[in-house]
Parts: sequence; C-alpha cells; structure tokens
Amino acid sequence: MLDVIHLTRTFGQLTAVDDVTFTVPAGQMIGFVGGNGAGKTTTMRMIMGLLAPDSGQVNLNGRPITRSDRSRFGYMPEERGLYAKQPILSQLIYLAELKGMTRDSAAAEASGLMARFGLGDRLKDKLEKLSLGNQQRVQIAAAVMADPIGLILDEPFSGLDPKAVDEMAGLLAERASRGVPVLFSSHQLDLIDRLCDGLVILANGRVVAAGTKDDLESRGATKHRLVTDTDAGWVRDVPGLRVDAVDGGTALFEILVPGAGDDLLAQALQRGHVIEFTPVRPTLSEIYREVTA
Ligand SMILES: Nc1ncnc2c1ncn2[C@@H]1O[C@H](COP(=O)(O)OP(=O)(O)OP(=O)(O)O)[C@@H](O)[C@H]1O
Repeated sequence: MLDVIHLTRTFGQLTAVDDVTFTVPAGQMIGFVGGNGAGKTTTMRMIMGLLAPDSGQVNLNGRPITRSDRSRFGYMPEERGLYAKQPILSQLIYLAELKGMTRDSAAAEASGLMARFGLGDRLKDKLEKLSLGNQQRVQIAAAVMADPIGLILDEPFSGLDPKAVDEMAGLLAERASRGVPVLFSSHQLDLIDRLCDGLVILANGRVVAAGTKDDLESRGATKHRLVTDTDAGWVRDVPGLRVDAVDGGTALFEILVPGAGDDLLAQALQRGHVIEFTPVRPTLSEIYREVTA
C-alpha cells in the first residue's frame, strides 16, 4: 500500500501540490486525473523521490518509503526515460539490471515482453526507429520489468491506439494482481472508468475527490429519468424537483424533497402510460466536471 500524506510543493509563489493525501492500495489500479497543471506530475515526482516536498511524506506499507524501495518501483516519467538512439534490448536489460535482475533473466523478460507486443524482431533496433505508439509500449515494458513493488506511470496511454491500450492495460492489471499498487495519470476518463479500481481527482494542486467510482457517484446528486407516452412538460410544475431537461415524453430531473418522486410518478400514471422511471448514474465525465467546476 502506498500512502501519499499531506504532500505540498511550491514553485515560487505557486503551490503546485497543496496538502495532497491519498492511498493506492496494494493490488489496485488508481487513476490520477486533473486538468493541465493540476499537479499530477509534480506529485508523482515526489512519490519517486525526484523532487523534494516542502512538507508531507510518502509511506510504503505503513512506513516512510526508502531509496531502496523506490529503486524497485517501475516509473514511467512524463518525459519518458529511454534513449531514442540506443538499441531497445540493451536499454531494457540495463534498466532491469539496475533493479537487481541478472543479465540473462533481464534478456529473457525483455524478449518475452517484446514478443508479446509483436516487436520480437525489433530488439536490436534503436528505439527511434519504432512508431511513437510502439516506443510507448517499450517505455511501459521498461517500467513493468524486474517485478516492481509499485508502479507510477505518467500518462502511459497517451497516443496509444485502442488495441495497444487494451494490451498495456492488461499488462498493468497483471502486475496489480501480484499485489502491486499502480498509480497512473490520464486525461482519458473513459479509460480510467474502464480500467481503474479507484481514482483521485486533482484541481489546482488539491484533491477534490477520491474513491471508487461508486463512492463518487453517491456523493453527487442522483438524477432520475421519466419516460411517458405524453408530453412531459408538466413535470416542471411538480414541487420538490429540479428539472434539468424535458424532451417530448422524457424528463431528466433531480429529486430535492423526499416523496416528490412518488408524487411525480402518481401524476404520470394518471396522465398516461409510464414507460420508464429510473435513477440515472452520472458518467465519470459528469462527476469530473462537477468536482472540478
Ligand atoms: N520545475 C518547475 N518549476 C516551476 N513550476 C513548475 C515546475 N514543475 C511544475 N511546475 C508548475 O506546477 C504546476 C503543476 O504542474 P504539473 O506538471 O505537476 O501538472 P500536471 O497535472 O501533471 O499537468 P499536465 O496534465 O499538463 O501534465 C504547473 O503550474 C506547472 O507549471
């Protein structure tokens, strides 16, 4: 389990990361989201010890993380870590050796991963000879090699095609299933929704929401949808509701006063046929927009 505890970092007048606290449980994939400049990269750099916090700390399994712990993490930095002009295999072996692997086992793991990505015949190529998406796969391979005890990945899926996203997500999920805490940033909320056990939303350096999607949904207003076979304009006159939209026989609204939904349903049944009356789960984009507004 990785705990980020009250981390704060300023750059001059700017508080880039402001008292940020969250947990990445062992074996879980946590999505780290927030607009440009929200503080995600700065937080990840502090987790990896590449940037000192002004205050706060990072714990691994209940005690302060050490340099030796960090050397066993897989990290994919925003600026990417591999050299464009060096051959792929030798770089992967070198990085895995730094994490304590023997040369032979590093070569075997690197070759296996490249074969899995369909790049088995490119091992001796310089990284720059690959397409950008394939370079990104190699960067992810470098992070997941050598059995890391934690994974911190800064926008690992940016620029990948849907098939590559699925492959890389599968790889990260495999590592998570070994009990590894996985934190990755992304601007792709649909991916976060699909891949993550939970998420942390940053805005202006602060955590504005964190938890599972179900947790976040239950914090927000639950909306309901009524679909009838008659015009639903009358819903606007029912007390105790906030009506978002009416379109023909369909109305979307929030129930502000307990019982107002029952009154609405009773009226709807008197007026005609009720085709649907259901709570509407907000999308992650809607939750995101609400908490970062
Ligand atoms: N070394 C630095 N010196 C000065 N300001 C910095 C430095 N690093 C980051 N910042 C500022 O800190 C803020 C947070 O930046 P950070 O890169 O952490 O955001 P981010 O959430 O990763 O953004 P993005 O999604 O655009 O990558 C930004 O305003 C950025 O300009």
